[in-house]
Amino acid sequence: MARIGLVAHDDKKDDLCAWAERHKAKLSQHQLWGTGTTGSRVMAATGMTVSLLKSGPLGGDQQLGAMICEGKLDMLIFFIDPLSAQPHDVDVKALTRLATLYDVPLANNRSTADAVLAFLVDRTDSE
Ligand SMILES: O=C(CO)COP(=O)(O)O
Repeated sequence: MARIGLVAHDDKKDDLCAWAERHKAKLSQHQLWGTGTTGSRVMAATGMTVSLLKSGPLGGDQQLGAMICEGKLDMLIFFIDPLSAQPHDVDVKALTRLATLYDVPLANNRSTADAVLAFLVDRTDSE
């Protein structure tokens, strides 16, 4: 069972909920973690259980970063809004930097998320 982080900026939350609903059969076999608002939205939209961290601007991105440092997150689905400024941009950068540093599969849009999830399933099957 993999530990998967789910995060989306406000204008991307609908997209992430739709993506999670589409992949519910696979995702529900794993342990899901989400920043506060995103995780709540995914739970409401899909009925899956998501362990909630703080809201992103209040430290949730940093909590996910800490999980990565501690080897407690296997994949990060982070739908970033490239058209809006974020008040906590430094936290967003820190999180994506740590995912890169620790070689955690990171998806910033739907197509990549599809690929990353397929990769995870393949990897789990071959173990
Ligand atoms: O801001 C976020 C990611 O940078 C997401 O936080 P929320 O899920 O609490 O909106």
